[in-house]
Amino acid sequence: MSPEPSAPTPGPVLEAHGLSLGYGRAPIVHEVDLRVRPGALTVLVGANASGKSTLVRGLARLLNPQAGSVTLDGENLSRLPSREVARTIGVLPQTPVAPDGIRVGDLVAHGRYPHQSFFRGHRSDDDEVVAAALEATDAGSLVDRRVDELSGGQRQRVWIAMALAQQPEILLLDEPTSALDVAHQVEVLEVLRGEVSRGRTVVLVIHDLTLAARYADDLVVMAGGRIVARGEPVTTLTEEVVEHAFGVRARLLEDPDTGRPVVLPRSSRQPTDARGAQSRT
Ligand SMILES: Nc1ncnc2c1ncn2[C@@H]1O[C@H](COP(=O)(O)OP(=O)(O)OP(=O)(O)O)[C@@H](O)[C@H]1O
Repeated sequence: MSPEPSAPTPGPVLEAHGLSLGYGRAPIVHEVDLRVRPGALTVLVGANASGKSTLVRGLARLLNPQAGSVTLDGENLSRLPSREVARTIGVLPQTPVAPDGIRVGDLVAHGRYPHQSFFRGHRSDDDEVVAAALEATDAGSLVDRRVDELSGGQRQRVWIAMALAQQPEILLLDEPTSALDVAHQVEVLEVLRGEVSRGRTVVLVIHDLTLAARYADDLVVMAGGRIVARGEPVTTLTEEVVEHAFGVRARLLEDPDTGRPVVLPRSSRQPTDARGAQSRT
């Protein structure tokens, strides 16, 4: 009898301790404590300018702390060698910039660079990883196209492929589905759940609260540069939290398939009747 497949060993623990971040003197992210659960999918949500991207940049060491620290398995991230950080933490920023004229296959192959060195150059399994990443994001047919000639959604899928090809233990993605049609959004989120089931840790920023609630293991809600709610989506995403974080009233229904919340934002205007007249009730 073949042995039971063993559960993947949990990866390194990424943590923020009293982390404050900003671009000038004034902090944008204030004293955040966050333990990113290894082997889980954490989704960050919050209104525009609530500090999600800034927090992601801090967790990825793209921005130095103004106060507090980020640690990887207890080691201060800012003191770890760059190559080790690049192999462990992959980050896809909100608006990545591709080198002029680069082709899709070459861009995605860039994801393999942290694994290569003077002693370990390009190998055939790098090609396999790149091909698998392109296939997972439905971008295989684009491999010879120039990145700057792609549609917004095609380009976004290619960047996700590059991040996947890096095969980091921790993957941070800032709004990776913002330009995708609904089918590709679901496809990418399923791919990321697949990464998590193989033991990877994924942190994701998205704006669609219903998709966030459906796919997250841990949901983190930000407002004004602080975490205002966190935990399982079912208990974390409440009408009060949505109103506090987004300034909009919403009705939360239960998804009959998953039991997770479905968020229906309410209009800030009075409801109108079928003829378009303002309702008086
Ligand atoms: N490079 C920068 N220099 C100065 N201020 C910045 C910079 N990047 C972001 N900010 C400011 O930091 C604040 C938080 O921005 P951030 O991008 O972290 O928010 P966000 O929650 O990711 O927003 P969105 O949902 O709109 O992407 C905003 O007020 C923004 O203007």
